[in-house]
Amino acid sequence: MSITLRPMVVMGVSGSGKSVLGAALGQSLGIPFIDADDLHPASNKALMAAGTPLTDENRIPWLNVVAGTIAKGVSEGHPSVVACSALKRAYRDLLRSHVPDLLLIYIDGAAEIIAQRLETREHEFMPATLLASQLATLETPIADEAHIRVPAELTVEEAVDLVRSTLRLSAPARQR
Ligand SMILES: Nc1ncnc2c1ncn2[C@@H]1O[C@H](COP(=O)(O)OP(=O)(O)OP(=O)(O)O)[C@@H](O)[C@H]1O
Ligand SMILES: O=C(O)[C@H](O)[C@@H](O)[C@H](O)[C@H](O)CO
Repeated sequence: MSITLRPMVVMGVSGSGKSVLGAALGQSLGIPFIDADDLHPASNKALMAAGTPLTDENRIPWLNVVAGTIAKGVSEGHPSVVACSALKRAYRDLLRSHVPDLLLIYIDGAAEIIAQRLETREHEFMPATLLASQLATLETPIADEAHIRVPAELTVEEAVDLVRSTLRLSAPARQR
């Protein structure tokens, strides 16, 4: 029996673990993983690399590309899991206007954990100094937004299991 999955966006601030969890979920669920970082125009990447937070004006065209990419997959019968900050409610409303069935996977973590992660990683364009503005911009999803909250302190494997069990999917067999 094949199960139809909803398209998903793994959201949260920079360094919360969206790319890592998104890729792991894609693999576990057998659906494509897309990193919305790869869809930013060069101008947005240059702003972030220079330590300048993006504005709504910078983000809206990018979010439209992200939404279009998810919607195209859905229309072709391929729901995907997309790592995308989607920090504000208005940004998620924009995504849902293209993809009404969207399920959010929200990685929720204390600033200290995320700052620690940012210190130890390398990134193509995102400096750790932008964490403060990311946290200030974040509007956490509320009850009327279909979402699963994942505590950032979980291991990736625990986070995948949490999503799978919330979706009532049995745990995949793991190699020991
Ligand atoms: N569950 C986890 N436990 C421990 N470390 C993690 C976990 N998830 C991610 N990390 C590590 O934290 C760092 C940030 O992860 P990741 O790049 O996935 O975050 P991100 O939210 O996609 O960031 P950005 O939006 O800036 O690209 C990486 O070094 C990653 O290996
Ligand atoms: O909305 C934003 O400010 C951006 O999407 C950032 O969150 C980055 O793209 C990402 O975090 C870096 O990888």
